[in-house]
Amino acid sequence: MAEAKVLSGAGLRGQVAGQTALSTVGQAGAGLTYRGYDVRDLAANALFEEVAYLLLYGELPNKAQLAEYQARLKTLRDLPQALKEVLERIPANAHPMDVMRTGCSVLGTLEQELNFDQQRDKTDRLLALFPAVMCYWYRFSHHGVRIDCTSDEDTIGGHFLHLLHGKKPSELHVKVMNVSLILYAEHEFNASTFTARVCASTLSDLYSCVTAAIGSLRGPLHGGANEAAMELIERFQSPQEAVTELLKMLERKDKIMGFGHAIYKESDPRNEVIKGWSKKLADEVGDKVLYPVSEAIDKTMWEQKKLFPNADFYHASAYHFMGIPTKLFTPIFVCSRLTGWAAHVFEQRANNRIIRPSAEYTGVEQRAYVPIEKR
Ligand SMILES: CC(=O)SCCNC(=O)CCNC(=O)[C@H](O)C(C)(C)COP(=O)(O)OP(=O)(O)OC[C@H]1O[C@@H](n2cnc3c(N)ncnc32)[C@H](O)[C@@H]1OP(=O)(O)O
Ligand SMILES: O=C([O-])CC(=O)C(=O)O
Repeated sequence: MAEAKVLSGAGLRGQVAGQTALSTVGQAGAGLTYRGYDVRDLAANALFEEVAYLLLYGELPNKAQLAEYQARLKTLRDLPQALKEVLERIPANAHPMDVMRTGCSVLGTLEQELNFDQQRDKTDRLLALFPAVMCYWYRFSHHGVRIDCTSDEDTIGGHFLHLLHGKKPSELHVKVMNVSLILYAEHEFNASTFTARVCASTLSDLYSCVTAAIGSLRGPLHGGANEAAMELIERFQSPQEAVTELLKMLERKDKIMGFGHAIYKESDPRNEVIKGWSKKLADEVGDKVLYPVSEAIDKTMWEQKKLFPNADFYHASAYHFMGIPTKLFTPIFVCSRLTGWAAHVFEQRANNRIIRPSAEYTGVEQRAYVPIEKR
């Protein structure tokens, strides 16, 4: 069971920076809850669209509401022509998180949020269209193909895989994408969500809040860790090699991406879920290297440092087994976390005061201005 750390020190650790009714992280009883529901229950039983509805609209939908919501999202998937043209100008060597950030920002110029009454509609549009932003750019820049940005897939995860691979995904892969999107959806005052809330607190528009949040998620200490974890595990040919090299890395005090957490102390409740699905996918593809290497790193990190895999570590192998290019791992996180970011923006707007903490000054004492000729 996840246990909260004793929180103190730099990085605003341990300081309550606001209120939320959206999630709890690291509290006794359940490691992670969304509006009171244990994330493990949601991952086992719900559709991501149900979870998005829960976060954005306040309660789980009934059958009719869910069907209506999924049908509505399906109608919002296509990209405006002007956005396609911008995406076509972004080079293949751009970071896909920069593509997402730009895509969000450009959409904000084309379909502006003119007042806060539009916040849910604008969020639904982003939710429906983000997979196409990533896949349209990827397929055009890497394969020279202008893809159709719509599909008949009912779920966002299935739609993403369909656009990426250009064909209907398997049931197993749609299931894993659904679970993954649920696990990544919301996580209290993490860095990217806090970024979104700071931006919202100035009464800025939704696209600015989401664009800013994407920038924060991009870094390897946050969302970028799933890509960094993949780069780590694919370096090794065997569990033995992984352990030998990992020990050297620890000796050098390297950061091992996909391990540790700012709030959880002993485990990240999302890890056991995605680890299980990664194992199923490993069996499906007959993997004899990546999953055993991941497990060897997992075991060694615990033995050596008492550090545990966070949500990102086994996501790396799971995504890889579904044929997803490593560079698209963090953009998938965006497609999911958008729900948490937007729900926090709504919450901030509903009870707002501009977020403006103070700094402890560590500079020189006050002094007289020295004219330039005397310096
Ligand atoms: C979905 C997510 O965003 S989950 C987070 C994804 N990020 C990563 O996986 C990046 C790797 N992990 C890390 O960098 C950190 O664990 C963070 C950023 C997640 C949390 O940072 P903090 O709260 O500052 O970590 P914490 O206070 O627990 O660190 C304690 C000690 O463990 C070390 N440590 C923590 N994580 C790691 C790691 N992954 N590898 C090696 N050492 C680590 C720290 O360097 C620190 O050592 P020190 O006391 O000698 O300086
Ligand atoms: O809460 C954090 O600091 C990071 C994290 O796990 C997340 O955002 O999912």
